[in-house]
Amino acid sequence: MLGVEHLTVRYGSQVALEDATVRFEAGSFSAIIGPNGAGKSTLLKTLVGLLPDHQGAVRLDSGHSAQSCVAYVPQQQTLDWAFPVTVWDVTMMGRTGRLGWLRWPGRRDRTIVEEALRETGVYDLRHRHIGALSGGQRQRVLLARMLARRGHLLLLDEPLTGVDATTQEQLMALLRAQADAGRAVVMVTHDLEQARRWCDHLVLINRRIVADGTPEQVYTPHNIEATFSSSHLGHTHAEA
Ligand SMILES: Nc1ncnc2c1ncn2[C@@H]1O[C@H](COP(=O)(O)OP(=O)(O)OP(=O)(O)O)[C@@H](O)[C@H]1O
Repeated sequence: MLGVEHLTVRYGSQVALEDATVRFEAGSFSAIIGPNGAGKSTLLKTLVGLLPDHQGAVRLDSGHSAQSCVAYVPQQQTLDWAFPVTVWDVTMMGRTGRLGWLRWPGRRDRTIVEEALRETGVYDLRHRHIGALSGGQRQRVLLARMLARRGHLLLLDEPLTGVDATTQEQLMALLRAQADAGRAVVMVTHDLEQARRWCDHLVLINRRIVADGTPEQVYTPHNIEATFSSSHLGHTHAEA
């Protein structure tokens, strides 16, 4: 449904991803796992269309443009939380981003936003300024905005960061339910254990795809070693 073929991404002379081929299916909850600097965010951003300058192909089989069907949750710390808007406003951006500038949100948009806020447990905080939220509450708001988009493809960059154990469970259950409802859910995470418990598809990466399959296929000592051992962090520069 969504994937990349022979994808190579460079930042200047630095190779962030090399010859990566991977597919993400509808109805599947996938985790992209790897050490810092492994190219996980780079892969996600390429799928969203944020890094147009790459080699290889990005495939989207659903017949829609990425703009209309992808809901992307960036890393929390990359956003400006001092921006003077409320929880409701941010969640509504999941709708207006889709409607464009020329349409005001209608009743249906307000209903969808309300549902998303309730589903993520932040409805009672809807009038609060986003700067006055805790880390876990911010993550919930980003998920609410994602749900409000009603996309078929949900891509999340480290949604578990800064979130307490109970909230992590709720977020994982929510994402699992989205996959079970037929969406393709793809999450970047450092949390191997959560990924093994909730996801049906794991991708281990360290600049290259190290392993790709079900948790049973992928979660082996050999693969974990190959992904996280420092020797694989060599050769980070393009050959001349
Ligand atoms: N805008 C950029 N300019 C230059 N280099 C970059 C840029 N973004 C990422 N890189 C480099 O590309 C490589 C992959 O980065 P990426 O952010 O994809 O890794 P990651 O697996 O998401 O890491 P982390 O777990 O630390 O978030 C790293 O070596 C990083 O330093």
